[in-house]
Amino acid sequence: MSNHLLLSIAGLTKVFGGLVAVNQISFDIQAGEVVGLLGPNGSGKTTLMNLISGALRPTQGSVTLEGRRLTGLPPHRIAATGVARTFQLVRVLPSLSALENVMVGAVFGPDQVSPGAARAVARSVLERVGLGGREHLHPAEMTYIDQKRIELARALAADPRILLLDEWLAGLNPTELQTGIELIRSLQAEGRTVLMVEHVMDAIRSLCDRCVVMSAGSKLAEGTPAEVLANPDVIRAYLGDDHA
Ligand SMILES: Nc1ncnc2c1ncn2[C@@H]1O[C@H](COP(=O)(O)OP(=O)(O)OP(=O)(O)O)[C@@H](O)[C@H]1O
Repeated sequence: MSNHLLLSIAGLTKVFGGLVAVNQISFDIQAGEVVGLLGPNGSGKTTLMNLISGALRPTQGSVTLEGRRLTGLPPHRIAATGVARTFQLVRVLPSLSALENVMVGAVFGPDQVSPGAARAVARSVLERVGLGGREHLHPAEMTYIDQKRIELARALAADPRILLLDEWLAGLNPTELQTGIELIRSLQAEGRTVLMVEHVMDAIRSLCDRCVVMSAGSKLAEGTPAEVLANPDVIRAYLGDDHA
């Protein structure tokens, strides 16, 4: 992992009506780090991902990628600066083949690419995520993990500076989960920078260099997986007072 500040989140806040869904969150991500974003249901993790990707505008605070302020840019401009994401519920286009779905990602990346180049990139990332030879299939003909692979491939096709994974491992059976963890680990080994919302403890322990834990919109803890998972405040937030 290099010592190069990639993403900086400063005082990020999102208010929905009377609810402070994200409250003054600040943390940095270094290039090559895999950072876990943890917290109980409703603690603001997806809202924070939406603020980074530009799907939502913050009420206050900023997101900076390599010194460039992303806050206020529309989502397609943020994508073009190198932020790619997958969604909690898989969002693939059912009428398109796996290859066509992934070509969409290549077209929205930082580089202007021709359809031919987008096709070549899409083939290569589909191979990379384990879908080589199946690029002509449509999502409905594929298993759930393979649909998730399409989404990951679409994000990778843009060759992002940072990859946002929102519960990419959720809903997989135990065998698929091991495959999924290995796949993310291989991205980590390539030097990819990842911010992942995750509930699967095995994945957090084995993949994350560092974790940020949210509770009721605020940052509750930050540290290595071992540190945060042993933190009484974190245990209390997940399980209630009786367990801390
Ligand atoms: N568009 C919205 N309008 C109003 N309230 C919202 C909106 N989006 C999220 N919220 C609220 O903000 C809070 C944080 O929600 P968020 O989905 O970010 O939590 P989360 O940590 O991702 O939860 P989960 O683990 O269940 O996905 C919740 O109380 C939620 O109901």
